[in-house]
Amino acid sequence: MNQLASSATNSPDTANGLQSILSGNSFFSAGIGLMGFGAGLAILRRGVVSGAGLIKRRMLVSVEIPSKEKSYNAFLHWMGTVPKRYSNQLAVEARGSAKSIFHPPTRSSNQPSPSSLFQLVPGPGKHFIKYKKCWIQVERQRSSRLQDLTTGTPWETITLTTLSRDRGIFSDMLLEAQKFMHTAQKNKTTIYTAWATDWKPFGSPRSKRLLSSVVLEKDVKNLITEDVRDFLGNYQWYADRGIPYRRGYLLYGPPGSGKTSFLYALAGELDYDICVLNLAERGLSDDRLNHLLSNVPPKSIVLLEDVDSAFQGRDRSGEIGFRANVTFSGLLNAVDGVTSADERIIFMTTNHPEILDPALIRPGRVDIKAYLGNATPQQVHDMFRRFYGRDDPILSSELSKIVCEKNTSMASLQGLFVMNKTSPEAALELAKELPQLPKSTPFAFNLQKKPLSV
Ligand SMILES: Nc1ncnc2c1ncn2[C@@H]1O[C@H](COP(=O)(O)OP(=O)(O)OP(=O)(O)O)[C@@H](O)[C@H]1O
Repeated sequence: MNQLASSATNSPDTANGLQSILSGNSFFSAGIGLMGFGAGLAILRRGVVSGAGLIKRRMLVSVEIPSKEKSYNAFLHWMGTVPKRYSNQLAVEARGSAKSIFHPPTRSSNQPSPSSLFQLVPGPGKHFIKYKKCWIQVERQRSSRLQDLTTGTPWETITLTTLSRDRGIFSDMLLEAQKFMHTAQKNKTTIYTAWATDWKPFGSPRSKRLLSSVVLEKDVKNLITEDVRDFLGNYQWYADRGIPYRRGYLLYGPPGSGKTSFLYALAGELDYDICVLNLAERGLSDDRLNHLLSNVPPKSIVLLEDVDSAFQGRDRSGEIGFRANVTFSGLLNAVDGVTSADERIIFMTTNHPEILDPALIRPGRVDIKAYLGNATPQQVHDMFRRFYGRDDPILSSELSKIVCEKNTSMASLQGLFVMNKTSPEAALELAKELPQLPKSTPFAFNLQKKPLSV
């Protein structure tokens, strides 16, 4: 190639000849023209693209909401309710999924209508919504490669884009989505369980349980409820005195005495959710435990159920701790150590208070210990009235005599009434066949006898 080019430029006759050939060749000049036109287009296109990019950067603003954000679900469902929404990709969310938390199936209809089984939410792709006179592009993207290991669902991102001047609209939208979620969950209690180092809702939020539906000895229920209310109302008091803003409770007693039911009802009463943590869960390490207890969702109570089971039947191997993944010192530190988070309520339950290490239930970790025992005459009368809607002093007295002598649990008493919904007389007859259980009494923490001890 170089050789040809150098010889052609050595003599003037050759150059003129070349020029006459080229100018006379229409194909060649058309080709040159096309090349010039193409180059011009390419330059123009590049100019338009970079110009558009500049305009986009200057005039448009975007915000991303990844699916691991707690507000992701709320926003997705709230978007489904925005009247001015233009989508042609919709996704169906099955009611049972943790996401469909806004329209629970209608209980009244025997055959729930299709809409009560599924929820239509904007699917992956681009959507446009008009909110407070602003147009927003909403793009829901689903990762084809990355998955949420805890749920197996692909990671997703919602990107909101609008004009720069309307950037304030994003916070309004997210605030409204949060309110929407809160309203939808108003009469619900969300149960969170631990997923890796995060808390995830377990199923759909459940209907609240009325505190009055858990029949306890008056002083126990009132004292704990008032103590929790007092704690929640005195954040500043703790802060002014530099006291860690944490409160711990231990509910103990025989199986079926209402420990879990009471906590569930109390959470509903306070409009709180519950984070359930099983200390015996395989794979639970000190770090994970500490992270979980330091990152409890707002307005949630932590429940450490059967706290004795975590260390039951395992000998303590010195400071290395128990053979479980969670060491004892790791538990103590997570509950009330220097790295332990503030603003947290922990309830522990156990059927075996006698095997709990005193260090775990000392004040500061457990501030109130409450005994929930087997049925007492008062509880039998109260539960009788709740189930049969009336008082019958004679019948309930005879029933409580039998039930209390047999040390029957409240769970069994409930079962007795459920099996004899319309006939307390039949319940009385059936009560005679209840098994005789061992007597249960409050445990003498620090040698104190009363059911509540601090
Ligand atoms: N005091 C109570 N008042 C009303 N219902 C009760 C009471 N105690 C138990 N029940 C009923 O018995 C069942 C079991 O109650 P719950 O799970 O709260 O007992 P528990 O003390 O947590 O038992 P466990 O120690 O075995 O976990 C529930 O259906 C609950 O409604």
